[in-house]
Amino acid sequence: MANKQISQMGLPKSIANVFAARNVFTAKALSLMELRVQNEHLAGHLPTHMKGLDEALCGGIPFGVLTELVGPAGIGKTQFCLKLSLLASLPANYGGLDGHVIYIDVESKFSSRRLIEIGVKSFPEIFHRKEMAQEMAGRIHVLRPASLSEFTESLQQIKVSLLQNQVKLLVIDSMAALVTGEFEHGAPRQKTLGWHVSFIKSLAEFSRIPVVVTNQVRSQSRDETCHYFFQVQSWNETIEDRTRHDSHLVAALGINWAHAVTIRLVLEAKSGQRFIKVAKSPIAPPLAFPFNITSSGILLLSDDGIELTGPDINTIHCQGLSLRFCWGNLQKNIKWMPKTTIGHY
Ligand SMILES: Nc1ncnc2c1ncn2[C@@H]1O[C@H](COP(=O)(O)OP(=O)(O)OP(=O)(O)O)[C@@H](O)[C@H]1O
Repeated sequence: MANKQISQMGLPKSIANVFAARNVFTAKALSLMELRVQNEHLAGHLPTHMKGLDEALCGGIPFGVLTELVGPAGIGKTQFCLKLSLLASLPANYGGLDGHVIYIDVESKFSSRRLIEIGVKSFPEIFHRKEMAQEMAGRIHVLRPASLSEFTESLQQIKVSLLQNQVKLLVIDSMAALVTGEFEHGAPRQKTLGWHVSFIKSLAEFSRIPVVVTNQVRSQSRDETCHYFFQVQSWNETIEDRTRHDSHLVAALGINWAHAVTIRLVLEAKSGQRFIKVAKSPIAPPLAFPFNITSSGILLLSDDGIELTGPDINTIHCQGLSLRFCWGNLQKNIKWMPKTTIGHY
């Protein structure tokens, strides 16, 4: 029964296509995939200290896989990364990982002053002592590669440091900025990044730490037939000015990258309100959380996620890349497909 074909299980075609896209064709392969997903999530998490989001992600940013933060300029991706860096470096009794962080700061956006501000406001008991604040900040190692080749070199060096330095988090802010300017057209850019995508994924897997990568959005090119982002309908004033002409944005970096990412959180603004959307996850339903950025850093305005409904999901057009759509539906369908049934095949 283990070799029973997925295509013979009577699943809706859209669900069967999700499995096919992952080379899962038999019941046995499906069970193995389930096991792998469970193991990934047993390996540990870095809590974001945003309760609703942590609950949706079953504990926070998972170890051993890539988590992507996607969104337009100024939405708060770097602020999110700063908060995660702080949390990874905090002592364990404050909910941190008590570790070091490697922060690849491609656009020189990292600010230790801002990091300490977030720390002082969120954890005054630790950060009111200057030496503690310095120690925390000193655990975050910032690298600033000036080109794609420098970035390649940094990645190779990181592999060694990951084993030596008790590194508990790797941040790359931003991946898209590395290739912007070096390659103008999507095709060479995606091809060139193929090696980096696999390498970063393998870094996450072998070191079993969370790897967080930011990605920007770009205008959809005319000849593009395949995209996986959402339509931007309205923006708050600050962001509106920058994106007025980009009514239809897609996440940069292309298909290889999209498939390599396990968790995708989309940060966007609608009607003046910022939201974090769980856009891709093997376990979390498609939820959106309103958030704000204050002197204490990024904070959820509500821990109750808003369930994403039809129109949002319908804007995802390409079957092979429509992961949020497919996983959302997959979860709904797994509910009516008894687990024991999967086991019996
Ligand atoms: N001290 C602060 N207090 C309140 N809000 C702040 C503070 N510092 C930054 N912000 C908010 O963070 C926003 C910038 O966020 P961030 O730099 O994370 O954007 P981003 O998504 O990384 O953009 P880019 O793609 O350009 O790097 C500002 O627009 C502001 O709203």
